[in-house]
Amino acid sequence: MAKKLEHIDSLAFPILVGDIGGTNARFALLADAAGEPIVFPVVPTADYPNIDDAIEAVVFAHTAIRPKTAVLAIAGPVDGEEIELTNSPWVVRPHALIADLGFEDVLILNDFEAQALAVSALPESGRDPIGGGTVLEGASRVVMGPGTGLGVAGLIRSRDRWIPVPGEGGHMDLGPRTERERAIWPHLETLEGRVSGEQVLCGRGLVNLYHAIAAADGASATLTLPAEVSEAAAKGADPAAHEAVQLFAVILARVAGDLALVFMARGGVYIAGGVFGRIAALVDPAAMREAFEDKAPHRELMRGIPLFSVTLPLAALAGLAAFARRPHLYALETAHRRWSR
Ligand SMILES: Nc1ncnc2c1ncn2[C@@H]1O[C@H](COP(=O)(O)OP(=O)(O)OP(=O)(O)O)[C@@H](O)[C@H]1O
Repeated sequence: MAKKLEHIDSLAFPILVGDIGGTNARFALLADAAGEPIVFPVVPTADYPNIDDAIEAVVFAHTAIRPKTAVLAIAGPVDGEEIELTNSPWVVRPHALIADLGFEDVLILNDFEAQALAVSALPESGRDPIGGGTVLEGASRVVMGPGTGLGVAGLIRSRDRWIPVPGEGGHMDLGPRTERERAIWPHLETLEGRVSGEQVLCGRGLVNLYHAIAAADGASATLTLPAEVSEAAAKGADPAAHEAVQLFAVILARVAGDLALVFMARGGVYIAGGVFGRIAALVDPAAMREAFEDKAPHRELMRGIPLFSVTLPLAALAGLAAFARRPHLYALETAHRRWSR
């Protein structure tokens, strides 16, 4: 069946926005078009049997406002009438949200699409530049998020509208670039023989890199969790952990540069996700910038493109709110993921 690209001009207020990850759920309520969002405390998904219970306990128990519309971003493929989360037992049933919780309109997006929406509306105070470059307003952008996995989304700008492109860019092949990396690469754990972006650029990938560095040097490696690697690097006690964190940042910036070329992202590349924010203070921004710009024959082009670390807390929720308030600024496919009463 052909998919149709439905254009949404407006959504009915009040609107509930939700960013539902495998680990945490975050909700906010937009009472009307102008007011500040009411943001509710972040809750672990494991604390509630399902999303319906969480909405009742976290939102409805604390406000008399009953939302007409729900815009929810889900960490998992949006497929069918029962949407399962990748790392949680929650199942989102839009028909049940309409029948039991009183919603009239339910729109379900992918969690990385929400990150892309966030980048469309990110204030300057919500981002830290890594080196130079200038945002070209009206140009496309890219967001990448090393977290549990590696999410990548483009944000194309066309005819005054934003078009989020949530692909599977985290699974592109990754190759070594220097002598040192050529020595480390054979020791990386592969997926069916491949070193993809996600084998290195996520929490688990940081540990993979640390083990490969230690193996390349014939050293022992005892750490098993991403936080242990970044903590050891911060203490300066473990050379393999230190190198793993530095190399992680350099490879991240190199891939960010590749993505900037793919999307001609003169609006910037934005690094989100839970891992980079935790290692940002340990890494060398000049080395990242060099890796980002090292794209002969396009060094000159790259010099002008900014690279940012997203620092705004709850950025995805802010992105969903920006979309919910002004959906006419976005071309978002809604076929098979919008339900109405
Ligand atoms: N101090 C740390 N240093 C490095 N990595 C860390 C640290 N603490 C947590 N991590 C890693 O960050 C990853 C989680 O990232 P993130 O917070 O982006 O989660 P997520 O994938 O968005 O999940 P959710 O949305 O369900 O909360 C995990 O792999 C975790 O091990």
